[in-house]
Amino acid sequence: MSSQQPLFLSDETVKSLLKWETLIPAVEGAMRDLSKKDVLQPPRLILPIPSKNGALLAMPAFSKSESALGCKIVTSFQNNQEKGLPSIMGTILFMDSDTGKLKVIMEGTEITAWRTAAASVVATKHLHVGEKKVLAILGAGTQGRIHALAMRHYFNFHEVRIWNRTESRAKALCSELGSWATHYSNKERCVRDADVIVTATYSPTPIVRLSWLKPGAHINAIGFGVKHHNELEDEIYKSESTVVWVDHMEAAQKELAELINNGVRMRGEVGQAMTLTHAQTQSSNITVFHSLGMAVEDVVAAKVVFEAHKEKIDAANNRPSN
Ligand SMILES: NC(=O)c1ccc[n+]([C@@H]2O[C@H](COP(=O)([O-])OP(=O)(O)OC[C@H]3O[C@@H](n4cnc5c(N)ncnc54)[C@H](O)[C@@H]3O)[C@@H](O)[C@H]2O)c1
Ligand SMILES: O=C(O)[C@@H]1CCCCN1
Repeated sequence: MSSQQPLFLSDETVKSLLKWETLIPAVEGAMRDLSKKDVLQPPRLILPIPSKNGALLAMPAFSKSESALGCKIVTSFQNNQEKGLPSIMGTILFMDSDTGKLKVIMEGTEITAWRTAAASVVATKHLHVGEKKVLAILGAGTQGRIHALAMRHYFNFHEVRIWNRTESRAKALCSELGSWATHYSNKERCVRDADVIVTATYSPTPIVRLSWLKPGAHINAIGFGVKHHNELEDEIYKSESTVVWVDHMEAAQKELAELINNGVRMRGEVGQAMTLTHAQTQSSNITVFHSLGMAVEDVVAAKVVFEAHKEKIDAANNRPSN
């Protein structure tokens, strides 16, 4: 019997190994494979904890093409900021896909942040047609910040506008991002004329209105508070010129049931959009990517990190990695 202990990788180590160059293609591949039915991923288990304004989610997945098997346990506690902790904290168990033996226990807080932004980059690449000059981000928390970094890495936006409920946080993020970024105290001014918009808040009420959106705008809607669709006003979903895409239809049918029961049609998965031409995906004016977050994104990201770790160890030991 093998006595080898599982490896533990802290968030600090994971962060040092995450690179957009490897992560974005891995997440793109995972989204494509999911839509090709090459991924096993049941809808996640969500345990709401209303008395704590929190939730715990169990998210397993297996990617056939990557031979990657794992499960993320992640919590979302909205009041953590006042306690000096991230709102979203995760742990990923990464297994040998031939035997099920646990190989790595990885803190998954950084991976959750990075892979969510990577998925928005992939969605923006495949769903948004036209110039990408102005990026507007509503929410200057972990997700707002990492989305700015991911979008800056991948696209060539001329400017990023940041709005946050507490203005000082928007200002602080803009200082970090440099002259590329401007903080806005008014949501409407932030969003008007933006080509691409990211909503990344816990707002329980709409923060974006249809009348603010320019034709052809694309929204990456990230927020998950009490439910997954609070940030955009109903008129955006109801408008004939809006097309809504998701990461996982099966999960959407469960997590976005209220929207679907109200007659909002989900056009399909981003992975399906990858096989269409831009003209076919954007048969309307406005596209929305409703990001639920997928276990397979975590599992392929964990594989990327594990491989980078092995390479680093092998290089330190002066051995070729295999
Ligand atoms: N789709 C996904 O895969 C995915 C992954 C991670 C996080 N999320 C969601 O993204 C959102 C942001 O997560 P985070 O890690 O950046 O959290 P965070 O705590 O770091 O930031 C939360 C942000 O929400 C804002 N906010 C809170 N309450 C608000 C309100 N009532 N009105 C307006 N703004 C409000 C805060 O000012 C802050 O900017 C959350 O809803 C989270 O559940 C989604
Ligand atoms: O996919 C995720 O990891 C996150 C966890 C928190 C709620 C939103 N989705």
